[in-house]
Amino acid sequence: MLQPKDRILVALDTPDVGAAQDLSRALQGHVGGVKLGLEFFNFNGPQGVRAVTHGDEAETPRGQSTPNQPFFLDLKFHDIPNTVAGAVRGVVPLGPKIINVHASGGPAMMKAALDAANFAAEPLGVVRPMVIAVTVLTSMDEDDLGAVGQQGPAVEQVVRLAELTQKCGLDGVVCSAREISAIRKACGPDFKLIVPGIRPEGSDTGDQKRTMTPKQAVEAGADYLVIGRPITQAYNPVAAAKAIADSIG
Ligand SMILES: O=C(O)c1cc(=O)[nH]c(=O)n1[C@@H]1O[C@H](COP(=O)(O)O)[C@@H](O)[C@H]1O
Repeated sequence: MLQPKDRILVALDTPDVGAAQDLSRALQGHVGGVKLGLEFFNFNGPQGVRAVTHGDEAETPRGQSTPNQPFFLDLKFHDIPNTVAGAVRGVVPLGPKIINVHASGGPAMMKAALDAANFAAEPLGVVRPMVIAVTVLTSMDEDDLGAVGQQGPAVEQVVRLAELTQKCGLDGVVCSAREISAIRKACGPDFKLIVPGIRPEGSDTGDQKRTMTPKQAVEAGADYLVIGRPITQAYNPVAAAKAIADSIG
């Protein structure tokens, strides 16, 4: 059973390696890990990821050390299967706990990502990262889905993509807290649900549209909460993380 704080993954959405390192160090032990995504990776690349997650071992050659901060490498791969497989092989030696693709890339692409993760992890003697798929971005509501040709309630599309993801053998999905109970019904208790769009009571929603509080998300059955700005933009990020952990405890 995870402790409440272990369910929190803090999104370090910044171009600044130093700022990400400082936050990661300050939050160590207070949360379950950090998330490095497209903004951080496109500014700083794999070396930046190592600098944040491996601390002083930033210069360690590829694949030769385990991270001292568990991390979700959120690069949301979405391309043809061969290209996604190559991209996955490239990031597994960094030692992420979780990596992701877009479920809408389809079954062949998702299976290629999973195979590539197994293939890359085996010679390194490491546990392969959890491979999960993004269903419908939490920044989209039904109007946004309609604009890209998806009619009907978001939950229907999310559950359809979650079922497809599970059929492809992946470990779980990214979804909003609003879809958790429907996915649990369709995919069972062991399928991992990683949930962004988390907003403590009274905090700014910003660009997120399908939101819930940390407590609501955990009560609904989330495994991990991905939380960025409510922690990183707080006056005291560690205090904000602790308050969130207390609220779900
Ligand atoms: O894959 C993700 O992590 C993700 C998927 C999704 O549907 N929505 C979503 O917000 N995210 C990520 O979760 C984080 C949420 O950050 P905040 O909105 O600042 O809490 C960002 O880093 C997003 O890239």
